[in-house]
Amino acid sequence: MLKFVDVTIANRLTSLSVSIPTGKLVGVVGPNGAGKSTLLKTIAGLTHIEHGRVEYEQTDLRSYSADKRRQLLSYLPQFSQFNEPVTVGNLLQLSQMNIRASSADLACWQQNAMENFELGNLQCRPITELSGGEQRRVAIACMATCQRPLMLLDEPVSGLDLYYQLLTMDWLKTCVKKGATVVIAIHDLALAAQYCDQLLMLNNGKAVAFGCPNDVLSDTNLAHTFQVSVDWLCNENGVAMLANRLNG
Ligand SMILES: Nc1ncnc2c1ncn2[C@@H]1O[C@H](COP(=O)(O)OP(=O)(O)OP(=O)(O)O)[C@@H](O)[C@H]1O
Repeated sequence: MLKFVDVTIANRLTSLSVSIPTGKLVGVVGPNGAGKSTLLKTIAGLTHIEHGRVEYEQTDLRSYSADKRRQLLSYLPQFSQFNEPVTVGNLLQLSQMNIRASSADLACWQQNAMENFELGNLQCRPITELSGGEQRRVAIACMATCQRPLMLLDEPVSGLDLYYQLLTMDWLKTCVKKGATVVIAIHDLALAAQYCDQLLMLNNGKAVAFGCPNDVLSDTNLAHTFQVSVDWLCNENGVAMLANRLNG
């Protein structure tokens, strides 16, 4: 269980209490500035908590050493900036630095990441010469090379084409099936509804709702939090939405 207990960070999160069960894909949704990235950074230990605590399996995450945290979680920031012309193959190798696992596991994860994210034809290319979407795909693949029990991804599918959006969400589902807890910030509410086990809706740094997508994405919550009204289209292939600005 990943538990926020009354967490406050001035102007960013206010008295946030929520319990995220282990082994679920949880989407954090909310308008710009709602606190989604802050929530992920807080779990990753990248923000100073002014009040309250974040517990993982009943232990305050602040008591974790940097190394213990590294073995527990992986974090994909909202934006990745690549300045050095390292090849994609080398970058995947570098991303396993300081990860404790058998060399057989590390080699297997690297191979799987390369295959899962279809990077064969990019393997020898410098990361600096790839398109934005290709770089994003490599950044996610780097996470896949060091499988951690707790995975945090800030808008993982942003900038990806539809095929790779679905591929990434399918891969996250697979990670969850293998036991990982995955928390993602996501703006695409249709993808969130299609893939996530649970959603946390934030607004102005506060929790508006937490639960199954059907309940959280209610007409009332969408109207109050996003000022939109939505018609949902669902079938066995997926979920789509038709949205209108209220008062638009
Ligand atoms: N380093 C910072 N110092 C102070 N305030 C910050 C900092 N980073 C973000 N904020 C503020 O905290 C609030 C939440 O920001 P956050 O980045 O968590 O939002 P978000 O929900 O991820 O937004 P978006 O959808 O635009 O990415 C915003 O009001 C933002 O201006």
